[in-house]
Amino acid sequence: DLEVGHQLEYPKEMQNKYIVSKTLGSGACGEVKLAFERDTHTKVAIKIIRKSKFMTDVLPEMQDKPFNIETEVGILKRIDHPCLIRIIDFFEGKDFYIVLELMEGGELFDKVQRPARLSERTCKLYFYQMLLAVQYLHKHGIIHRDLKLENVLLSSREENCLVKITDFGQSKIIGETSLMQTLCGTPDYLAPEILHFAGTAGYGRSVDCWSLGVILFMCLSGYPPFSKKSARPSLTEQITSGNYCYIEEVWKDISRDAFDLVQKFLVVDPTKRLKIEEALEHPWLQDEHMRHTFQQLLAQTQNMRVKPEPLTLVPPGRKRDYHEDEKTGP
Ligand SMILES: C/C(=N\O)c1ccc(O)cc1O
Repeated sequence: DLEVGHQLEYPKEMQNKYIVSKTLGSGACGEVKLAFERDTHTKVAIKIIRKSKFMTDVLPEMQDKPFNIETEVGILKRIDHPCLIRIIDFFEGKDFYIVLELMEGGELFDKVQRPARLSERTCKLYFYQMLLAVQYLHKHGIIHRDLKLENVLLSSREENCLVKITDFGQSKIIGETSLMQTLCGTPDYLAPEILHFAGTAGYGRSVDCWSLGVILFMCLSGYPPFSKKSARPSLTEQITSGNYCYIEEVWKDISRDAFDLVQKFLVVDPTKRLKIEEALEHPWLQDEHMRHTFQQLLAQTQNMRVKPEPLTLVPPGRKRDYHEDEKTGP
């Protein structure tokens, strides 16, 4: 069947290293499979990016934005942070296969679906980690550009767990722009529109801050700030006017500090929107207990070094079990 079909189509070198199992999730470009590394039996996640399903095939207007696997894999190979997903392997065959660390808790998206709601304490623990992850990205000139609940993964089914951001398929690396070079020289002959444009350039990072505001709103309230459910105003009008849906019944149980932080992210003018560094200094996140919990979770993962197998010495005189000889087999 389809499963077997795909099994046979995985690259040989990937099949030699991993046993691919069930589907964990699926998105626009393919799905994520659970897999087991043959040698160590560790569980991994394999993200399959179907070549055939690139938007360029189905959406002609995507022709000028071909999917850039190099960006996603290139960024994954460069980043190193406990709150960002780690790449383990990469294979190219009929499709692209990115082997990533497995996050047993799955997507944050599934924890925020009504009627399920996260406690404010848990929202704070998760959001603090998202801020640290995005602070790291922005410091390294990377804008994620697709931050959403589906791209925030939980390391375990425990409520107190590590959170990691994934999916860098839409990310952008901010390089030295020609505008920056232009502005280094004297503007004697520079047209005014270039200087006007310079006033708004470089706000790419702020798009991630808006998305974080939407994520925090949904984690705290359980519903989206902007939605197409209400016909008027339209979804785009709600967003461009910053007109989020405020349900008193829901927000009355949530602290002022939490809602204040949401409001400072959901600011339409990117120059006035809260930045990551400012958010990390916001009163809601000056919570020593929460930060201590995060440090403890981090320490646990660093202590989970692979412990060497205890030596099983066979006491003298005892018959060796039949299978032990196999270990010394060819
Ligand atoms: C992409 C990914 N890990 O890297 C993943 C995606 C979905 C899921 O349920 C579990 C996972 O580990």
